[in-house]
Amino acid sequence: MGARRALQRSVLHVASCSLGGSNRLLRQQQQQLEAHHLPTNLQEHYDIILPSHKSGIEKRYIHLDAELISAHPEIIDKHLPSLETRVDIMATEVPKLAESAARKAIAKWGRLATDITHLIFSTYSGYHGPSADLQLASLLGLCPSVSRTILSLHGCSSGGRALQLAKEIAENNRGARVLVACSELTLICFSTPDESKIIGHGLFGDGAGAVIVGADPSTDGECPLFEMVATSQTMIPGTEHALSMQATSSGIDFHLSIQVPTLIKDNIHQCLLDAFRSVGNTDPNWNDLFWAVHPGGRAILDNIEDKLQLHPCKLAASRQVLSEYGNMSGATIAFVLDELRRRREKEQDIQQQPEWGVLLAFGPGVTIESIVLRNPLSRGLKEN
Ligand SMILES: CC(C)(COP(=O)(O)OP(=O)(O)OC[C@H]1O[C@@H](n2cnc3c(N)ncnc32)[C@H](O)[C@@H]1OP(=O)(O)O)[C@@H](O)C(=O)NCCC(=O)NCCSC(=O)CC(=O)O
Repeated sequence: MGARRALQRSVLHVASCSLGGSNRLLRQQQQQLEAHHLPTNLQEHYDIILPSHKSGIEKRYIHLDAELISAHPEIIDKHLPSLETRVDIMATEVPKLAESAARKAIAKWGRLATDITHLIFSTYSGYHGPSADLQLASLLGLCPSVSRTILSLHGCSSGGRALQLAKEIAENNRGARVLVACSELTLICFSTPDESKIIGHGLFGDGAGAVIVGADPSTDGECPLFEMVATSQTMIPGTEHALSMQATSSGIDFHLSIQVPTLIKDNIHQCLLDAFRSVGNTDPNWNDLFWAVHPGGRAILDNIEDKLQLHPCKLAASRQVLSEYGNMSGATIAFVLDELRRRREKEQDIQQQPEWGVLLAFGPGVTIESIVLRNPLSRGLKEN
């Protein structure tokens, strides 16, 4: 009983996070597509309808290239079935992209891949069994006894959901080290320009992120980056229609309602108050926190900033990730955590770093995942 209580009391540490973006720039892809005289002109279309000064997105990376389209022209022909082709390609590429992120996270963590006890894999892009979690475990050489879970169709909130589950596992299994891997490839839903979908196609990019989560860091070099102190998931009632995905013969079709930024704006304050009340803080000053917000779109970040009266620097990490990679759905939050880590390392004065922070991710439901975070360095200073 004593040991059980000690485990439940332990704080949780995000021990390392990393990324492995796919490496083809959308703009370069566009040139290749044009060179192949394929009936698409994506970048030009985006530049008119969603220019970078409006979207906040300068670059995105996609796996799709002209060679792939030459081999599978059905991908850009809405009148031909292409779901099977896409699912086949994803079966290999989703775990491969996750592998590149996971290898970097494991290297930064500093322990052996075989020390990983649990794996949570999240993707909206994989529809194949044995699923991507099993393949990733094989690619990384994880122990055959690694305990695997795959999450699907949580959309952009899946990174937050996976971290929350990892926290539960780590706190309830002594010595557990949970690898969280999110890998997203837009090829599963890619289509040629279409006015009704242009906002979504202008936002999303490919990428993978990986984080290692454990409780009670060992003394052999583990360096916790963030503590996850409390977690919550909130669904905004009556908003099921706002974000949705559906399998069709020509890939996964998605719908983004124009109301999403407003729905988040109207609900975020209460959601945050509830999250901080759960850790005994009934009157948080939002500008005293550090912020890891899923950059679902520029308007979402603007609305949060406006509603909570945040200083512009507070969402700078989220805006930078949006600018450099676009919205990589569930994988994006690992990039934001990594960017916060990088910014924190540049900050000379640890005393100036906020001790408390918050992670927010949004997905279908509309669901808001929130995690109250703590900076282990600032906490250590206070305790010493
Ligand atoms: C796309 C934007 C950057 C565009 O910003 P702008 O400053 O240009 O101005 P704006 O918002 O007025 O939009 C410009 C034009 O696009 C239209 N428009 C905007 N959002 C739309 C949508 N979802 N569907 C269809 N049309 C849309 C507007 O009506 C307007 O049309 P007109 O010019 O005719 O008046 C922004 O609206 C934005 O960030 N929206 C949030 C995107 C979003 O929902 N992200 C969540 C992704 S999903 C996610 O992260 C979770 C998940 O997947 O689960």
